[in-house]
Amino acid sequence: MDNSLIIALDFANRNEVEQFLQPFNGKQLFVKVGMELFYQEGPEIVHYLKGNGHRIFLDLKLHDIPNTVKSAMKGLARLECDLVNVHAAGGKEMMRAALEGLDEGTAAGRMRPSCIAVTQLTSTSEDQMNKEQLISVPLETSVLHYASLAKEAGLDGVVCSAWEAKPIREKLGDSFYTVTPGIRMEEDNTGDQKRIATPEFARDAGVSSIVVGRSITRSTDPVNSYEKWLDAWRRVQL
Ligand SMILES: O=c1ccn([C@@H]2O[C@H](COP(=O)(O)O)[C@@H](O)[C@H]2O)c(=O)[nH]1
Repeated sequence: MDNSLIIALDFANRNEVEQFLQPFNGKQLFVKVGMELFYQEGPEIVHYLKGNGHRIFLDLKLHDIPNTVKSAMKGLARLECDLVNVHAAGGKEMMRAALEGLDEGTAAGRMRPSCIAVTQLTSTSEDQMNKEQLISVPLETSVLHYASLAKEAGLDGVVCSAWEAKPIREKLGDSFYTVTPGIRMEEDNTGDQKRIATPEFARDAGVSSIVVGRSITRSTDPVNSYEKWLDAWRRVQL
């Protein structure tokens, strides 16, 4: 997981994914399959990507009662992804249930997928959180609280913005993953993201992995764009 650049494959169907991947000429990538793609293509898209040697973050952000999440995770474990996730707002009991499901569904002799919790979405601002979720503490406090719950539940890390990664590491240790979307180059469109950061900022903050979607997938030359991103991400790691 550490130091990965994860490409968010936010496409409508497998055909679009194939078109995107074709110019990479078989290069093995770390890709994220989210709701848009999974709800259309189902488990078959995971089999296809795994069959081509890609590592997979299955970003379905489970959030339901513990029993339902446990059963769903048991099924998802059979897809043998590298990383899956839940919403920390579902609570500690739900997160523990997610791990139980993963443990039960993981075949003997295989590693269970890592499981992380979404803290506050990177599209949420502090003002929105205060007014819409009626959480009246600073956003960083809420993120740290959710991260602590996730760690207590036994999860492997969290999804957060790069802005919260350093305090999370300081509080919960370096081995607790911080996977950060909302990463943008200076010249990129922000889109719907609120808590954005550059790859340089993310690296300085010590994030485990960055997630990059539209900046690469909507680029006119995705391979070149990916290389540019990798360079920026790697350069700052030296
Ligand atoms: O808090 C979160 C959790 C997940 N995401 C996902 O990451 C990518 C980001 O895509 P961009 O195009 O680079 O904005 C997307 O798939 C989200 O569903 C997130 O952005 N924030």
